[in-house]
Parts: sequence; C-alpha cells; structure tokens
Amino acid sequence: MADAYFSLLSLILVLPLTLLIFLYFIVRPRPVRVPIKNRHVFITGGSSGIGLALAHQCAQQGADVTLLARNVSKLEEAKEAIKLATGRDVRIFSADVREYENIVKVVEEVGEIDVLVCNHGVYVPQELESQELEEIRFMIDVNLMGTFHLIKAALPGMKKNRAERGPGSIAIMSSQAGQVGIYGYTAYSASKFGLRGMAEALQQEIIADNIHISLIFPPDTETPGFVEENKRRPQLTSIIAASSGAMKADEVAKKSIDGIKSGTFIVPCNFEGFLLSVATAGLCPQRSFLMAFVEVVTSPILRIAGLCFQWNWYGSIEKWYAQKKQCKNTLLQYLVAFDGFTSSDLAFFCEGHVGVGVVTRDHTGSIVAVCSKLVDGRFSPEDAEGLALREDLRLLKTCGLRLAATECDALRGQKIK
Ligand SMILES: NC(=O)C1=CN([C@@H]2O[C@H](COP(=O)(O)OP(=O)(O)OC[C@H]3O[C@@H](n4cnc5c(N)ncnc54)[C@H](OP(=O)(O)O)[C@@H]3O)[C@@H](O)[C@H]2O)C=CC1
Ligand SMILES: CCCCCCCCCCCCCCCC(=O)[C@@H](N)CO
Repeated sequence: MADAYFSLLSLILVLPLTLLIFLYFIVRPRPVRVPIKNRHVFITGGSSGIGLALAHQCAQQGADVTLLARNVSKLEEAKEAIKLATGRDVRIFSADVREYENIVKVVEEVGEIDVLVCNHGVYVPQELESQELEEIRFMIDVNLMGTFHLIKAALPGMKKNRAERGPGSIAIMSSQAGQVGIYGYTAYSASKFGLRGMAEALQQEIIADNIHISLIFPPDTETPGFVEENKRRPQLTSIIAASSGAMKADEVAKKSIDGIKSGTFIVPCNFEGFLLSVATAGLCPQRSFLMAFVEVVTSPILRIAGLCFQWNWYGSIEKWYAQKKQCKNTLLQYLVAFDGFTSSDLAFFCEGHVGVGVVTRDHTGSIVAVCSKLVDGRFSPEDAEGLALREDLRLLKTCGLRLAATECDALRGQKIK
C-alpha cells in the first residue's frame, strides 16, 4: 500500500520536478532581454499593415525607428502618421529588398542597427498548377531572398561593438503557413518555411555575437495586403486558414515586440498559434524551461490534435472536390420574353463559382444588353437556379432596359436546358 502510494507520489511530483530541473539547466540559448528603448529598430515593409503597426509601437516605446519599403508616398504617409501619434521622427528609405546593392547602400547610410525586423512580404495564393512561374518566383524572391539580402547586408554592422551596445535582435516575419503547409500556399509556404531553416542555422552562427533571432508566426491578419489577397484567395485556402482566428495588425505587432524583447525564438500570436508552435517545435532552440516543459509533456496530445486538424482539412478538400465534380459547368438557361425583347437568363456553375447573367436581344436577334456577374460562395446547381431567378429582375434593371423589364412584371421563366 505504502509502496503504491509512494510510486504514485513520485509519478505526480518527483518526475515532473526532475524534468523541470533538468530542462532548466539544459535549455539553450540562455534567456536574454533585448531592450528597444533608445535603440535603432529597422523595419522593412514598415509602410503598411503589420510593419506599420510595429513601427508605431516601437516609436511609442522610445525606439529610433527606420522604415524601408518601395512606395515613397506610402512611406511618407507612415512617417507623418507616426510623428502625429508619437511625436517621434522616423527615417524612411525606398528600396526593393530584391535589389541587393540598393539594400547594402541603405544599410550603410542608416548606421548601426540594433533590432532588424524583416517584415516585408508578398502573398499571392493559388494552386501550383495554375499559378504562373513568375508569381512563384516573386514570392520566393521577395520573402526569402529579400530576407537573405537584408540580413547579409546588415549583419557586419550589427556585429560591430555589440559588446558595448548590448544584445541585438533579428526578427523575421514568417506566417502560420510557414509552420504547416496550407492549400493554395505552395509557393508562399515554401518561402516562409525557408525562413525557418535559415533562422535555425543562423542563430547558431550569430549567438556568439549576442544577436538573437525571433521568428514570428501570425495567422490571417487584417492589413491592406490581406484585403488584396482575399480578392483572389481560393475558397479552400480560406476554409483551412479559418482554423486559426484572424487578428488585427496591432495585436500581431504587440506579440512580435514582446517576443523580440524576450529573445523568444518561436513567437506565436494567438492561441491556435501557440498550439501550432508547440506541435511543430521540432529541434528549434528554446530559452524557456517552462515552454520546454510544456513541449515535452504535451507532445503526444498535440500530435493527436494535429492529426485531427488534418482529418478535418482533408475532409473539407474531399467535400469541395466532390461538389465541384458534380456541379462542374452546369448551365441553366431561361427564356424570358417581354415587349419584343427576349431575355435569356443564364446561371452557370463553374470551378466552384456561380455566375448569373442576362443577355437581352431585340426581335431581330441582335444583342442589346448583356449583364452578368460572378457570385462567390459555395452553391449547388439548385442554388444557382434559384439565384438566377432572383437576380434576373435586379440584373435587368441594371441593363438599360429597366422599364421594359419591370413592365413585363412576371418572369415567365422557361427552362430550356
Ligand atoms: N496579413 C496577413 O494575413 C499575414 C501576413 N504575414 C506576413 O506579414 C508580413 C506583412 O504583411 P502585411 O502587413 O499583411 O502586408 P502589406 O501588404 O500590408 O504590407 C507589406 C509591406 O511590405 C512592403 N514590401 C513589399 N514588397 C517589398 C519589396 N520587394 N521590397 C521592399 N518592401 C516591400 C510593402 O511596401 P511597398 O509595396 O511599398 O514596397 C509594405 O510596406 C509579410 O511578410 C506577410 O507575409 C503573415 C501572416 C499573415
Ligand atoms: C496542433 C494544433 C494545431 C492548431 C491549429 C492550426 C491552425 C493552422 C491554420 C493556418 C493558417 C495559416 C494562415 C496564413 C495567413 C497568411 O500568411 C496569409 N494571410 C498571407 O499573409
């Protein structure tokens, strides 16, 4: 009895405690604090979205901020907004991170950098098969090569007098799509996973120089870039990405700065991101023995959670393709006649999109008006049919035939195909 009691006690108390003590001594690199007040923070992509939010908050916290992006007027706007909000002057530079010589020039001009934030990034989601090679190259060049260019240009200056200047930091903006591959992000995920490989190797190379890397992994974030992305993002990409909630740029910036200041290597931004970081810890450096403890203890359960996510994602993909196959290129057509005009009302279902349109011809058969639109969302052919009838009147109104259409008052729809 006493024996059983003792083994239970050891299991519950002694084992975890021993593990904690063990981890306390072995975690590497050792914990560090990287201050940002009165230090030079250089932020790429600082004229928009997450980068701009970062610039605001760094300036608020008393850092000397420099921004780099391509578009000069956006940079100037950012400079003014930050001056207005914080009273601090920021320096701005226009350059493309793809052009190494220009980056070298800028870096020489700005002087010693304490915290280098490689936040610039582009994302054009599409299935690999239909994506142009040029777009794939664009993402790899800006996101991955651009970051190489920056770090390579800045590193010599960052190393200089580091002992007197205190710890330095290189923060790299990845994405949750850089921790797990996501449908529609083949090129983007590759560019963001690439950053992780680079960061893990580079941390070993620069630890002796007291420079510390933070890799930041945001989920979908409300930014101007994200608004653009959403106009063309495949539906499945959005469905899968919705597994992690969306954030505001300010919230991501706050998490990033906290991560930089505590020298954290993997910086998640929301709860799902935290789970994802623990589940994909791999062999990455870990300074916190408590986090290391969480990683060790939760690894089997998080692997199960990860498998459940994959089960769910593959389920969505299967469902989506089954629906697409069933509905591919369904064309429904109605004939609506009024006052000598024939309006043929089309609803088509193609590639997961529903389109509704109206082609109106006069008595000679010449087309006098065409009106159509794509309606996004998940529809079946039946939905398309209903939608076509509902939209018919509305669409006719937008053609020059408003009166005729309303006067014919009934949509005597006749399905001809
Ligand atoms: N928004 C989101 O959902 C998420 C974003 N991320 C990552 O966060 C980072 C910022 O994203 P977000 O704020 O949404 O992006 P935005 O599109 O809003 O801003 C991008 C910034 O990068 C600059 N930039 C783009 N290309 C270059 C280039 N070739 N050279 C120099 N600067 C460039 C842009 O300025 P300009 O065009 O004038 O050069 C702009 O300042 C990116 O790395 C992105 O991958 C990660 C996860 C989610
Ligand atoms: C084991 C537990 C797992 C926990 C949940 C996993 C959820 C993963 C969702 C990934 C979403 C990726 C969004 C990328 C956004 C992005 O980068 C674009 N908007 C372009 O910038």
